[in-house]
Amino acid sequence: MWRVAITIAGLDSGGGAGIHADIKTFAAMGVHGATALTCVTAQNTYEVREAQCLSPQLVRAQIMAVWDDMGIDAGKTGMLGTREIIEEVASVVGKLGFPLVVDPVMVAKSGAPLISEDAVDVLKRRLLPVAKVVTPNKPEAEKLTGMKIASVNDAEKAAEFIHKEYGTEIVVVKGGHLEGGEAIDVVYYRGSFHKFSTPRLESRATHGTGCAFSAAIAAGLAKGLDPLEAIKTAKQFIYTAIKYGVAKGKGHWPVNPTAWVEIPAERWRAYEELRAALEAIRKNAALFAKAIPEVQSNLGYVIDPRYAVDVNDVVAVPGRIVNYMGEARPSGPPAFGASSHTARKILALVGKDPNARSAMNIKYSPELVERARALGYKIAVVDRRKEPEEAKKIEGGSMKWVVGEALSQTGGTAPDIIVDLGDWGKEPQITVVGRTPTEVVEKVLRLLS
Ligand SMILES: Cc1ncc(COP(=O)(O)OP(=O)(O)O)c(N)n1
Ligand SMILES: Cc1ncsc1CCOP(=O)(O)O
Repeated sequence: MWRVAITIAGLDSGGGAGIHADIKTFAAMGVHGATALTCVTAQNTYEVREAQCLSPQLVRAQIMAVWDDMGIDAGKTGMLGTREIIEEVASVVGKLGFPLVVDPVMVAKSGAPLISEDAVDVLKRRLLPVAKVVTPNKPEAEKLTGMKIASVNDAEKAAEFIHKEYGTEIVVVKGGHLEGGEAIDVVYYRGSFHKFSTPRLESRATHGTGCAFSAAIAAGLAKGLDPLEAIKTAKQFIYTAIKYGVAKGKGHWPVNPTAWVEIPAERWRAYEELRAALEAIRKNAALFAKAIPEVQSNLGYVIDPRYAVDVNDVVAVPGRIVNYMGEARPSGPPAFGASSHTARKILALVGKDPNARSAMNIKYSPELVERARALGYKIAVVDRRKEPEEAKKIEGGSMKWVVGEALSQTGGTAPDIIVDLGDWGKEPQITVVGRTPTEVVEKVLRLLS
């Protein structure tokens, strides 16, 4: 069943925070996202240039238009701008009664105020009592309580104070601004404290974290999750959104809420692509058998380079592709992390040319190189005997050196084949490179035909 979550928040023209972050989060969490826009900001990753708020009546009208049509399963507030808007939102939410998550946004990361000074008191006295959850960070919790927060213990005291003083059922004091290797969020709920923690990320992509986190809790509540379950999931969600942030802008980069669904989708796509390419090898098994070297072959494919971190993001064949009685055979179905050599080569390639996402090693022969030349393939020839000792000593250094050498011969973009002439104890090989495993298999087929 479709659930509806509404964001009552401002617009960030840079798309990193505000309603953009919220709607991306709702979509990633599988709920239908609706909006009641409060203010428009001319903003980017490093400053807020201008801001203008709508009338409280128009904010109410947006909420009512959604309510009268689809109903609202949960909501969240972000930038509310003025005391009049806060009063109107408190009044309408109080009447409709849907669970509301309040992100008590006061100041943008860039330092600009997002709420007028006289509105903070209205937020405390009018909005917090009708909210189910409030999600202050350290400076916001200090402003709401007048306390100094320097530890998890202080955060607990602040959370309990906010609940007792303003009546919000659940208080989440976020640990992002506290010190320590773990980012610990403290939750006060029904007289008990709960802690949710993730490793602290040293990331530049933090613009919109508060927005996406509160939206993720609202999405969980809209889906009917237990509040603690909704908060725990939101914590994992925001960890992923920060880790795979949008590397764009001169200031704090935007968080990436869609990483939550894009990464699993990418892994599935890569797996399916590889499976199809292995099918093509099976169909031409006798031909491919001629190209299997002593060390055997592997065919790998890395997920979208924006999301690739290590060999576990490269799908390949466990046990490699072998020559079994004159037929090329993948030893088993593809798996992530199944390759070491090919995976490291692909990671080195994609680090220099984002299109070079797939590769397969085949047997070296001068005839195959000649054939590649006749086909007009872009060829790089690497002599491993010239590899400096330092490169050999570094983990993954050899692959980087081979790839660097190869791409220096082809103007920075990947060649169709890298001819590795081998070294003592290292069999010469040809690595066929392409955008997809299907393209690689087609290139090998043309070479062998
Ligand atoms: C329109 C708008 N709404 C909210 C914010 C706050 O975002 P940010 O500065 O990234 O702070 P957190 O949401 O991460 O706490 C904004 N800048 N603009
Ligand atoms: C190219 C190469 N070099 C040594 S083994 C091998 C074949 C593929 O290895 P992996 O299965 O680790 O990708």
